[in-house]
Amino acid sequence: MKIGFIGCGNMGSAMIGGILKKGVFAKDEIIVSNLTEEGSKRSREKLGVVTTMDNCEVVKNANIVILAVKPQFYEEVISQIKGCLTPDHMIVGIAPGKTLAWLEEKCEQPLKVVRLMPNTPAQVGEGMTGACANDRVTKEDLDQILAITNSFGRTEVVPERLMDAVGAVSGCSPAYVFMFIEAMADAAVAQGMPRKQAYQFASQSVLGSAKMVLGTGMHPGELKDMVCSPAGTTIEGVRTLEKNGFRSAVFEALQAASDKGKQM
Ligand SMILES: NC(=O)C1=CN([C@@H]2O[C@H](COP(=O)(O)OP(=O)(O)OC[C@H]3O[C@@H](n4cnc5c(N)ncnc54)[C@H](OP(=O)(O)O)[C@@H]3O)[C@@H](O)[C@H]2O)C=CC1
Ligand SMILES: O=C(O)[C@@H]1CCC=N1
Repeated sequence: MKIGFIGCGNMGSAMIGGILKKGVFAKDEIIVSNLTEEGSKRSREKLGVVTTMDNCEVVKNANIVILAVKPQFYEEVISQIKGCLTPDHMIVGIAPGKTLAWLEEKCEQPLKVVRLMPNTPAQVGEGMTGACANDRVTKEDLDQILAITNSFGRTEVVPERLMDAVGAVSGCSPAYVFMFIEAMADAAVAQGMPRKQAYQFASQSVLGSAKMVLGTGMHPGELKDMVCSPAGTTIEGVRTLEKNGFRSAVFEALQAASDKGKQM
C-alpha cells in the first residue's frame, strides 16, 4: 500500500474514485479506515480498496496518509497514530482550520505536512483543490501530491493564508451551486416543466457557463452582458437579482464560511 485514508466518507471516497479512475494508485495500493464496520463494508464494496478498523494499520502501510475524518475527530485520530509515524510519512490534512503548524504540533514530531482543500466534484473528475505544504515537503513530494489531486480535477498551490478563502470559494461552494440549481429548477417546475427536465436545463446551463469562463478567459461580467439583450428578458432577471441582494448574499456566504474556517 502506498496511500492511506483515515476516514473514507463523502470526501475520501470522492478522492479515491478519481485516483482509481486515472490509475495513480491501484486498488491494492490504497488502504482506508472507517469508524464502523458498516463504513468499511461500504469502502470495500464501492471502491474495492483494502480496509482496516485500525488507524495505525493505515499509517504502517502507507507513506502518504490523508486525514479524511471530520475536523472534530482530528485530535483523537492523531493521538492514535502519532506513535506509528516516521520521518518518511507525509501527513495530509483536508479539514478547514487545521493548519500545517497545528498538524505538526499534534503529531509531536518533525514531519512532512500538506494541507489540501478538495471538493466533492472530485467524484466526477471535476474537483478543485487548493494545496499548501510545510518546508519539509520537497518538490518531488509535492509533485506526488499534485499527481493525486490532479487525478480528480484541477489543483492550485496557494500560500497557507489563502486556505480559508479556498475553503469558501471551492470547498463549500458546490453546496451553494446545488442550491442555485435547485432553486432554478423549482422555478421552472412552477412554470410547468417536469422536475427531471428542469434539473437538466438548470445544471447544463451552469456547466456550460462555467466552461465559458474557464475556456474563454473572458470577464464573467462581459459574458453576462452577452446574454442580456437590450429591453430583453435576461436584464429583467438581473434587475430582480440585484434588488434581492444576490451578489451580496453570495459575498456574505463566502465570508461567513471563510470566517468559520478561521475559528476551527
Ligand atoms: N464533504 C466535503 O464537501 C468536503 C469535506 N472536507 C473535509 O473532509 C473531511 C471529511 O469530510 P466528509 O468526507 O464530508 O465526512 P463524512 O462524514 O462523509 O466521512 C467521515 C469518515 O470518517 C470516518 N471516521 C469517523 N471517525 C473515525 C475514526 N476515529 N477513525 C477512522 N475513521 C473515522 C467515518 O467512518 P464511518 O463511515 O464508519 O462512520 C467516515 O468514513 C472533513 O475534515 C471535512 O472538513 C473538505 C473539503 C470538502
Ligand atoms: O463544511 C465543511 O466544513 C467542509 C469543508 C469544505 C466543505 N465541507
